[in-house]
Formats: sequence, C-alpha cells, structure tokens
Amino acid sequence: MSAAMAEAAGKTAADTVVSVSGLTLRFGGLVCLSDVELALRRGEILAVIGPNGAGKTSLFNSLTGVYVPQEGSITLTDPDGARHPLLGRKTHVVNRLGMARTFQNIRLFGALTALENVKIAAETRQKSGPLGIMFGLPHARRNERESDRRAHELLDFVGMADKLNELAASLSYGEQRRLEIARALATDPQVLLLDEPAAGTNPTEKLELAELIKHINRELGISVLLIEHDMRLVMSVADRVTVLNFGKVIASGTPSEVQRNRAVVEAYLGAEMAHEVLDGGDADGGAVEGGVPAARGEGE
Ligand SMILES: Nc1ncnc2c1ncn2[C@@H]1O[C@H](COP(=O)(O)OP(=O)(O)OP(=O)(O)O)[C@@H](O)[C@H]1O
Repeated sequence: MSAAMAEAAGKTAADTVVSVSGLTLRFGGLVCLSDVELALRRGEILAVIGPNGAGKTSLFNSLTGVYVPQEGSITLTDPDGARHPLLGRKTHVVNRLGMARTFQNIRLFGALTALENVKIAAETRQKSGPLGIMFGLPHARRNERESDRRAHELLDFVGMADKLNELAASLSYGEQRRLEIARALATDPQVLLLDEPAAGTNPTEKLELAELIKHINRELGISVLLIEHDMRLVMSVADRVTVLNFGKVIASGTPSEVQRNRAVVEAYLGAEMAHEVLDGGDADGGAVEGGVPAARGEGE
C-alpha cells in the first residue's frame, strides 16, 4: 500500500470514532437490541431517539461495558487510527479509553461539593494512589493541585463557577445535570454519552443545555452521542439522528430526514396518525411538529 493510500485508509478509519456492528443483546427471551448498526463520526453530535423501551439506554450500557451483548462488535478508534474493541471490557477500562457518560437518573455524590465531585473524576486520570496522598509525596501533591485546577476550569466551563462549594444534593436539577457533565468531562473523553440530559429541566435550562452541548462539541472537539426525548433539543443540536424501535435501527439521517421518515413517524404516532401527518391529513391540534412529536413529557 502506498503512503498516500495508507494515509487515506488511516483517515477513513479515524473518521468514525465509535462503530457498532451487528449488536444483539438478549435478556432471556427478550431481544433488547437486534443487529444494531451505528457509526458516530469524529466531531459530530449524533442523537439516538426512539419510543420508551426502544433500547436506547441498553445501547449506552452496552457501549460503556455495563451490559455485554451476546453478538456483534463495538470499536472505538483514536484520532491516530488505533482501534480498541470495547465489547466485554470493564466500564473503567472503557472510560480510560475515552468514553464518558452521564446517566438518565443522576448519579452524583450528594454529600460532596460540586468541586469534590469533579475532582474525584479528574483524579481517576492520575497515577498517584492513596499511599502517595497519605504520605504527602511531591507527585501526589502536584496531582492534587492539578485535579483541583482542572475541576475549577470545568465547573467554569459548564457555567457553575459560583457553585463550587455547594453540596451536589442541594443543587437544582439543571445544575446537577451540568455537574454530571463536568464530571464526565474531567476524565478527558473523546466521546461523551449523554443519557436524557434534559430530563427534569425547565425550558430555560433546556436552552442553556443545548448551548452547552454545542460548546462541548465545538470548543473541546468531543464527539457526542445523545439520548433525548425532547425533540426540540435533538433537532437544535444533532448533526444526525439514529432511530431505534423495539431494539432495531429503523432510520438514520439528518434531523429533518428522520422527522419525515414514515417508519419513524409510525413508531411514535401509529400508522393512522402517520398517514394524516405525512400524507396531508388533519394532524389534529399541533401535537406533532414535522412528523415526530415535538417534545414528550418528563417521566414517560
Ligand atoms: N437488565 C435488564 N434485564 C431485563 N430487561 C432489561 C434490562 N435492561 C433493559 N431491559 C429491557 O430492555 C428494553 C429496552 O429498555 P431500555 O431502558 O434500553 O429502553 P429505552 O429506549 O432507554 O427506554 P426509555 O426511553 O424509557 O428510557 C425494555 O423492554 C427493558 O425492560
């Protein structure tokens, strides 16, 4: 292979940061994910949407080592083209390789401050163990200063510089979601997986969140995989959308393409409504916006 060809091949490999192929996950007789194909391109925001129970969180759990699907492959590719198979890897290994996530149900240390929550995550990137810290070894003190600096920087980045010393449990829902994002960023990921980051937030917080997601993507160059029910948020931030229904990918494309995709509209609204929406019938009362429901209530 010529140098130019090798470079071109390398470039192609590096263009996709996470590639999922033939992924099948079963729980007993229940097929939760079925032959899922998905590619997250480097530098993009890809939304994964689908009705309740479609398999979105199970996909995230599979990507981050919480679940081990029976079939298929998940590959993370570094910017230099190095490829890491992720299937069956432990969650902390997946994280160290560059995948960080937030959770549908916020998981913070409620009794610790915002700063401490982020520092703990930053420290997972460092090598000094508890003994180094206990004996106050110079490298441990340096690391402590570094994680402190990084935590300040990230809390500032997510707009929480004035909340450093507040206990996580005392923060508003929107602030807790931001804190979770800062904590995920502290592990220096190349991919950020956000599981329903807008759940429980108010309209102003949703707008701020959309800005933050775009900011993370553009300023930090982090590729984002986003599960979200709020279609306005999805449509405003996603470069592309992949749609799951009953564990299967039923569509992939730009937001406007999937919004008008018949299989997608049927999955959300049923065949009859889809006919009315897509074929010019009376959609009745503005419950839909361009096909897919504009936003769904919390806790669905
Ligand atoms: N550990 C498990 N054991 C058994 N079944 C599971 C498990 N995890 C998920 N499932 C099932 O897999 C299916 C997909 O669930 P999942 O939570 O991934 O859907 P989702 O698209 O994230 O839904 P939602 O939008 O409601 O969060 C559901 O039927 C769920 O009950």
